[in-house]
Amino acid sequence: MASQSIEELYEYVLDRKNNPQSGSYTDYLYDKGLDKILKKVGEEATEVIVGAKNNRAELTYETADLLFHLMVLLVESGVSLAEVKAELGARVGTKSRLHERQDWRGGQQ
Ligand SMILES: N=c1c2ncn([C@@H]3O[C@H](COP(=O)(O)OP(=O)(O)OP(=O)(O)O)[C@@H](O)[C@H]3O)c2ncn1[C@@H]1O[C@H](COP(=O)(O)O)[C@@H](O)[C@H]1O
Repeated sequence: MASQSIEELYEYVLDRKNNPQSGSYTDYLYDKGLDKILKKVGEEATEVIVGAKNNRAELTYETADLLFHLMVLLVESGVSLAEVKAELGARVGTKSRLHERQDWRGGQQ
């Protein structure tokens, strides 16, 4: 079964920005602009939540949709995947800040 890494997806979406193709859904999003992309990210995030409540297949499908639209948002906003990975990397091994949360009650609400 074919698979695609997040890096490959980002590069694909970035290439669409730099080399527009007629009939491309990705370019349709860029043409519509940031507000349309943000609307799609919001919709897809909601669909992930609904999918997660339904079944694994729906969660998987909707997560792929959300990741795709997130990559489009990053490219449109000029944020590289390397920057996101650096942010994640900066958190590795850092002490959990759970105890700083106001609403933390030791696992109870
Ligand atoms: N991974 C994706 C991908 N995931 C989701 N989608 C599209 O995201 C859309 C989500 O569906 P929706 O029903 O929510 O949206 P819609 O009704 O089609 O669009 P709207 O009118 O709501 O804007 C679908 O049209 C999907 O095709 C994707 N479109 C493209 N890719 C990748 O990007 C590549 C380039 O695609 P094009 O830009 O279309 O050539 C593809 O080969 C894929 O690898």
